[in-house]
Order: sequence, then C-alpha cells, then structure tokens
Amino acid sequence: MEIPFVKLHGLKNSYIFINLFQFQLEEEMLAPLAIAVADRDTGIGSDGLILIHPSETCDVGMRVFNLDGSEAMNCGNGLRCVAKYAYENDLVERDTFTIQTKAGQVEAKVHGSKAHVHEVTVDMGAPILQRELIPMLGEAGQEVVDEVFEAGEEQLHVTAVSMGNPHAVFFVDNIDEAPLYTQGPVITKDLRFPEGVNVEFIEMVSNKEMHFRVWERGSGVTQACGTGACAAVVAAIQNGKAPYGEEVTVHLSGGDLFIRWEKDGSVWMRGAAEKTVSGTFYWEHSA
Ligand SMILES: N[C@H](CCC[C@H](N)C(=O)O)C(=O)O
Repeated sequence: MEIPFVKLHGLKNSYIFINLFQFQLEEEMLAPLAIAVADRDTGIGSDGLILIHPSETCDVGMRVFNLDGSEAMNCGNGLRCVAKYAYENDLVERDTFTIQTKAGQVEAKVHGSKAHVHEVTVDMGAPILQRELIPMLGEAGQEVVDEVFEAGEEQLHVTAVSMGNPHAVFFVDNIDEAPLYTQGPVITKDLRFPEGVNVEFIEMVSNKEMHFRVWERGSGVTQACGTGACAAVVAAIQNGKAPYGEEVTVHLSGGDLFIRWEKDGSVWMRGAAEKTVSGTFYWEHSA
C-alpha cells in the first residue's frame, strides 16, 4: 500500500497523521499500521498514529493510536496538530471549530495564518474526577486526591484525573530524581487502573509553574503529553498547589504548555504545533 502521511508534533510529541477525507483505511489495519509507522527503524518514527476523519457531529474528527497499536480516547498534543492541519488544509474555514474525539468533543482556536498556524488553544472540557470514571479501583463516588499508593517498596501519593484518558499524577521534590523509568512502566499497567494509566511526575516551581515528566500508556516516555499537562494542573489545584482560573506554565521535556482550569468548568490548553515531514509510507500489510 502507498499511504500519504504528514508528520506533526506538539512539543516533540510526534504523530503520523493520515487524512481520511482523502484516503481510506480498513478498521483492522489501524492497530498494525500504528505500530508500523511509529517504528523508527522500519517505519517513519513517532509516538503513534492519528487519523483525521469526517465527523457528523463536529467540524472534523480525530482518532489516536499509541505506538503499541492501542487506541486512546484523547490526545492533547494531537488535538493541536489536528487543528493546525485542518485549518491550513481547508478542512475548516473558520479559525475556531470543533473536533470530535472518542472522549467527546472539544473546541479549538488556531493562532496564525492559513499558511502557518504556530499555536493553538483548545477548550478541553471539564476533567473527570470520580474514581470509577477515571477508572481506578476503590470506593466509587470519591475523588482520588493525594491518596497513599503502595508501589513496590515505595509509598507514593497519587492524584488521579481523567481528561477522557486516565492519568496518575505524583508530586516529587526534584523532577530529575523522579522514578520515571522504574515506576513508570510498572504503574502504567497497575491493576488498580483497569484500563491502564498515563503516569506523570511533577515538581512545583511556584504556584503557577511546574516541571513535568511522563510515562505514557502505550507509548512509554514521550517528550510531552497534552492531556497529561492538563491532568497535572488539575491535580495541583486539587492539592492546593496552584490557583483556579489562572494560566499555569508546564515545563515539559519538549517545551512549555500553558494550562488554565476554570473552577467547576473547562480546562484550557495553549501551545505550539509544528509540521515536519510529508510523504508516502510504503506498507506491505499482511492481512
Ligand atoms: N498515551 C495516551 C494517548 C496520547 C496522549 C498524549 N500524547 C497527549 O498529548 O495527550 C493514552 O493512552 O491515553
């Protein structure tokens, strides 16, 4: 198969994008294709695959697959890249439009021109905080804030937040000493999270600034995670470490995101999105 693609990234969290307004794929191809394109040796190299597709309810739709082929419900960096691509390629006319995800719909506003969108703001909607909706095992109806979390020999404290996809947020004193590579791969598959979980470690710099590292469900360590940054700011506010309604700067490995959670309302994410490669992926798909 000859598959047209574009590679874009949000703060170096990169995906291979396929425009299904122009190209068709069979459902059973999607997971193996995500694995194939993400492979840095035999594929293009990315953190996964994102499909941009027609939607009956929104201006455009997005599906996201991690590099292990698993499909996720939402992707913050992916949303900003989809918004950039949709506006620059005339899939939408206005600079503000809706994007359908598996988790629901969001509203995006692009900043820049048709020739080059350099930044996107997304209303990510309200976080999901009830334990059983994260989902996380335990007493239903409760929020998970600063809860003791036994992880091997360590006793951590977890705050769990869903942005349509699950996040386990841990606050550390020094981000450079966060157990990202030891605890990340273990916690992401912990049975207390029946659907797995994205794992974030946060060091607060001030009440409006934090350092952030992530082990993503299905992709491992990535340079940035947009839904994770949203979850981290929500968790900081739930723990009294940051204020409602004001932009918090999140320093991710790949760059900065600016996140605001309106009390009892939406989480807003603002950040860059860049295109790097376009071309044809030659794929020998064995059914
Ligand atoms: N690994 C995530 C999906 C990608 C999210 C991330 N790349 C972002 O920018 O939000 C999950 O399985 O829920």
